[in-house]
Amino acid sequence: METSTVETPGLLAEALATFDRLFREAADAGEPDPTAMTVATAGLDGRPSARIVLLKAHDPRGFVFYTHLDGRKGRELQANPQAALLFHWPRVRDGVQVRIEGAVEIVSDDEADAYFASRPRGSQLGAWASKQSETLESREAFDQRYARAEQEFEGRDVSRPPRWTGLRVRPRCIEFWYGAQYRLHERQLYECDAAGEWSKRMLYP
Ligand SMILES: Cc1cc2nc3c(=O)[nH]c(=O)nc-3n(C[C@H](O)[C@H](O)[C@H](O)COP(=O)(O)O)c2cc1C
Ligand SMILES: Cc1ncc(COP(=O)(O)O)c(CN)c1O
Repeated sequence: METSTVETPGLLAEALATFDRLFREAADAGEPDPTAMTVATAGLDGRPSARIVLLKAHDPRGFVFYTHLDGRKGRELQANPQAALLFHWPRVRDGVQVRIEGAVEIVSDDEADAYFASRPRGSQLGAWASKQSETLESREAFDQRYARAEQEFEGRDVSRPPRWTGLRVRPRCIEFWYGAQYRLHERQLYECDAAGEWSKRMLYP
């Protein structure tokens, strides 16, 4: 066999443990924000778009970030619920990149409510004020919407805007890239086949 393919149910657990270890190393190495990741999406026109979001939770079910469902990424993900995530931690070892791809689902209302409740009040009001990715005619218009949200919620908790929620990327493949001298990098790919079996192989750099 050309590749060292092994099929073990524990391979996803192994990949997630590797992710956790590198994530901790990134924090210890002083990465400005190890939770910052690029999320790439494409709508039905097939044109990719990418932007940074923050990873707020991860476990065997997947990797969660929060956003507006009516923004560009939200609209693309509703039309085509597939995403790619990308972490780059240059300060870890000789540079580490992690690529994750998978189907996307909306987190439960309870989970989204709990995360929203943990945000600073200003950020909560901002979520009401922002019509993410829509044309903004002036900064004043945004400030006015923010002031209106402040008035509306005066003296009470800010509820979660129903179209602001968490999206979970359920990994179908996870690749760890470790930088090395002379571009002799190491790449470890974990992937799940249609039957749900995980396998692991190396890739040429
Ligand atoms: C470091 C950083 C973190 C960000 N985190 C988030 C986030 O967690 N959620 C979010 O909706 N936008 C976040 N943004 C803003 C997005 O990059 C993007 O501008 C916004 O979500 C609109 O993207 P869209 O038009 O593709 O929907 C972040 C931007 C930066 C630079
Ligand atoms: C628009 C927007 N939404 C959500 C987030 C997620 O992070 P937090 O909940 O920490 O604000 C960010 C972070 N920059 C953001 O810019």
